[in-house]
Amino acid sequence: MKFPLAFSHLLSHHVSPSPHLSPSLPLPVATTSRARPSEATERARGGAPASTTQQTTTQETPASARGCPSLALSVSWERADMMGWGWVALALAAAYVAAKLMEVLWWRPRRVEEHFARQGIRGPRYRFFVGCVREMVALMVAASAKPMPRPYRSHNVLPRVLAFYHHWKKIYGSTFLIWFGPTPRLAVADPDLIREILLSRAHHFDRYESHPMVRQLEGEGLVSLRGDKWAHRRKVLTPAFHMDNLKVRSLPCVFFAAATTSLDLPVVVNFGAIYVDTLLLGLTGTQMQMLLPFVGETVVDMVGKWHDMAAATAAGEVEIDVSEWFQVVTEDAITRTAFGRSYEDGKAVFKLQTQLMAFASEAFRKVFIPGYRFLPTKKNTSSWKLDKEIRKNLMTLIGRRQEIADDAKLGECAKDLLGLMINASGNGGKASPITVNDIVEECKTFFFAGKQTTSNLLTWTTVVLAMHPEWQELARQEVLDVCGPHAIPSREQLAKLKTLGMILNETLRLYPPAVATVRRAKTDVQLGGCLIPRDTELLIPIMAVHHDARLWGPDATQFNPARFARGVAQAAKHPTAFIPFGMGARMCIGQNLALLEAKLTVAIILQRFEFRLSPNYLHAPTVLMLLHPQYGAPVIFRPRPSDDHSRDM
Ligand code: HEM
Repeated sequence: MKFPLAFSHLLSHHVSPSPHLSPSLPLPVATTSRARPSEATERARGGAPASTTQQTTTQETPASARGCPSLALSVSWERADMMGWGWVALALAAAYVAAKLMEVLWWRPRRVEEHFARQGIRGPRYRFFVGCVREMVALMVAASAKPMPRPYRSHNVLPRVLAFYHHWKKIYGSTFLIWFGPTPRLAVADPDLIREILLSRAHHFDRYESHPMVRQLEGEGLVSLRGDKWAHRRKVLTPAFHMDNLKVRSLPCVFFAAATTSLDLPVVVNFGAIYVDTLLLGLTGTQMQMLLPFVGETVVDMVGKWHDMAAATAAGEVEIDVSEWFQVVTEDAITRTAFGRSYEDGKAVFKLQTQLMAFASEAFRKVFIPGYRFLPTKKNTSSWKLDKEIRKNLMTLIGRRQEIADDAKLGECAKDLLGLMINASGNGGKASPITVNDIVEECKTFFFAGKQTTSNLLTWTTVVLAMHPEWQELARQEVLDVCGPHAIPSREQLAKLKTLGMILNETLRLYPPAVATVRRAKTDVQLGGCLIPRDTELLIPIMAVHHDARLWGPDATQFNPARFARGVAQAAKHPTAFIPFGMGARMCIGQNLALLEAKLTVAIILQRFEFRLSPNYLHAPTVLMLLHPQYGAPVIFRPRPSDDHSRDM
């Protein structure tokens, strides 16, 4: 390797040869081009040419020490030569990285694009590095700029909520390819294909790994686990929701409970639909029964406050942002499910968790900088402190639970989520032992999944009933007939509230809290006759399926609970058209709890209030992880004339 003298001089001074460098250099170091300056050096010394770099280096010091300029120069050459190889290696490494990057960021996406195009699947063009994220964000931002037009009778909210899907579907059809950066994502809204992804060929697909910011919010619990760890955890936690007690007699072909033989896992497989009343009839577990009066009391307490607030106004009515208030109810219910008898301690843990989530969701709204969450900024330090405190509280709680291990009350404790996890940590087996860290993460998961989703369902149900007073009145009459004007409805009474069940289903159809879900192909896999390359993500736009006129008829965007009158199986033209809780093995574990809470809460409100939308309400459903009202949900509540004892209940 020849360098101009000046350059080699620079090299020898600025990049000192590392002792670690030589052994890692490739063998051709002693090549002819390298030998020349070494030979010259050796000849000047009257010795034999050095054969290895190591030898050259050891001879270097005495020559330099003698102060001979020609020898010093040759040593400089030697160093420069060695460094030259270093630079070559670096250049090769850089070229390799660049080639790899080009492969990942350009050639592979182009090949995948062509692969799908050959199979008739197209989509917006891939753009270097960003994919089609820029267009996607622009479409979403434009759509969310203005609320839905008044009067609010239509529920054609898909173009606003999933603007990019709506836009590209018109151009490319219901199955098309989009790019999240260099990751291909296939949008699939065909119910037959969805059934393949979530049910019949589910073993070829994984839950995709969420963004680190989202994971911070939702926790590294059941939602994000995979493989054996997920299977074990799901098996451990299922009894808290009493899925095994689910009675499904009244809807043949809609549900069946199957035990997956390989995992010995009780899994409820949904063949397409959920019928609220069927689920509620099945809620025979003690955990759920214990929950009912408790949630009822929380709701009565909440509406009692609304009652007092209304009584204090001249108009005798009060404006409430239901999206905020409903979180109190859902938080209480999930705290009771998770912590049971240790409810008060659990509340303290969840309070800390709320603060932690506030930090995380604030960060989520900002531009994501990889690794930023590890920097000791003020907010990060506060988050770490909160996290530490949560862990400490949970450790204390676990310790106390272990102390009462022999107590008769343990049987009851063991049925809540915490008890189930503590028990499993003792005998979970080597493969998936449950650690304190797992418990902390699982608490995060259940708190997040259990609180926001159900409060969103409650919010949208109240909003649509405020928009459709005729259905509000029908539901109220049913509640009054079945439960009377004051009593907290019992489980048996709730099961008889058919109209309310239909209303909840119709709300879940039009406003599913989880608007989409994503899977990732674990291997190259055939799907509906099309070959999907490994690592392709599959986007299932739940809301788009729910709004599809081909599945639901020309009134697909209208609020018409009557379509569920003969059960879900008859409501749509395809059994997989209704999937608000997902489908298959990874179907929502908390759906019983969610539906129980929703039915109970709405029934109690209907008993006591008439309500309408506030003039301040702007209909603007939008997605930030879940479907929520962009400008809140102010609703005006007027106590019903007969509601004079609501505080006593
Ligand atoms: C209206 C309320 C709710 C809706 C619409 C909803 C929706 C969903 C959906 C669509 C999935 C499946 C996601 C997928 O397949 O990728 C899911 C999973 C899950 N949900 Fe819910 N959910 C609700 C309430 C709850 C509640 C109350 C809890 C907890 C108490 C909960 C806990 C979970 C968990 C842990 C999973 C992951 C299950 C697994 O992967 O094994 N959800 N939910």
